[in-house]
Amino acid sequence: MTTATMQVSQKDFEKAQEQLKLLKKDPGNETKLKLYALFKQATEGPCNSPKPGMLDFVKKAKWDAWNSLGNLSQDNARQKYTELVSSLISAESAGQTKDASPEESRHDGYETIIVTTKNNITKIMFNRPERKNAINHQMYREIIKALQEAGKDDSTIAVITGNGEYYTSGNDLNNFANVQPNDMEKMAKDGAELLKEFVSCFIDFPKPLIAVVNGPAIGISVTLLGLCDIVYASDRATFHTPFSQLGQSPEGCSSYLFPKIMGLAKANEMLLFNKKLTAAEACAWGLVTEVFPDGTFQKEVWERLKAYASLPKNSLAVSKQLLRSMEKEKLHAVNSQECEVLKERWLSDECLNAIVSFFQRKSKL
Ligand SMILES: CCCCCC/C=C/C(=O)SCCNC(=O)CCNC(=O)[C@H](O)C(C)(C)COP(=O)(O)OP(=O)(O)OC[C@H]1O[C@@H](n2cnc3c(N)ncnc32)[C@H](O)[C@@H]1OP(=O)(O)O
Repeated sequence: MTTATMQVSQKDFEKAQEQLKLLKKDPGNETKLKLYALFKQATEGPCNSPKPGMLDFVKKAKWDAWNSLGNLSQDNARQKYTELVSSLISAESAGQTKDASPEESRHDGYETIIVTTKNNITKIMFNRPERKNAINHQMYREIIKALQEAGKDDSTIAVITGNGEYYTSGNDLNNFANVQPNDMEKMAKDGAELLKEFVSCFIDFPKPLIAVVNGPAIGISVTLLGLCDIVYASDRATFHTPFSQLGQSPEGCSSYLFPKIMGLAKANEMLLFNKKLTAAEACAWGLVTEVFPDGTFQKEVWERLKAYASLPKNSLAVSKQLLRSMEKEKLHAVNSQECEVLKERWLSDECLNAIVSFFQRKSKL
């Protein structure tokens, strides 16, 4: 291409300015700055105004963008401006011919959970509805893997939810079944290690993590809510931490976070005395962010999350990490201590009797 054919006339340049006004979608701040700089360079030449003060962010960003063009000629600036507008117009019309809503992509390699990504949201869904989504060892491991992947993928936020009637009935009590007396200590040691790794993934999760509590939640699924950034609940959900009833003790950092969230007196009712909360109570006590009628729960929540997930991803991630960083060390220490105590609990007669009772159909929550 010769220089002559590359040259853009004043008329083309003016036409590009008109076309820009017709763009339906905001092209984003970075592109707007580029357009501003090219326009100034094309119409006034190299940057000739004094540098604005550091705290005048908008003026400074504009000045920096214009100044960064150095001695680019006015012809070249007109050319680049016109090309940029034309690429924005083409991208927008290509986008309009495609389906406006992106497809949900399903992640491979999971059996006990369903992991999907759509609209910048990675959703991790407990998927053993016939067992009330009880969390067996395989599910703990799959959730660890899914969280590790979601932490690194392109999504802006991650969501945990349940498939079917329950959010989850908590730890699968079969995790304690069929263990020979000689293997009890190993079962407790391995269980504590797995639990510690599992809870650590929630402590360290680098982006906003949202719980969408679609139905009753029991045990570890309730304690983990304290490590989520937002908790939305259906008005059908209940929140139950029956640790003393099961001869066990609190986990998921709840021994530290619940008193902070709801005050010691309320936390004691839940964590010591097995008080089951309704969704409205959990919201009043600060464990739940907002409660929705079950009939419109999914629609309202996913609409809201879609809007949240279109916010600037990096800003959300650094802000979440900032909020968490103040407590991270403490939370890991609490997690370790809770797992040590549970390791002993799982070997106690109180715990074993409770589990035997459940399997003999003598007790249900
Ligand atoms: C690595 C280890 C880490 C451990 C971390 C510590 C975690 C602690 C906790 O999470 S404590 C909480 C443990 N959960 C429970 O104690 C709940 C036990 N389940 C129940 O009480 C009831 O099943 C129910 C109230 C959740 C639901 O009752 P109902 O509506 O009557 O349904 P079913 O009982 O008939 O349930 C259908 C089917 O699912 C089995 N099931 C449900 N939840 C669990 C569970 N948590 N563990 C094992 N199995 C569960 C239930 O037995 C039924 O099976 P069946 O059809 O009878 O074979």
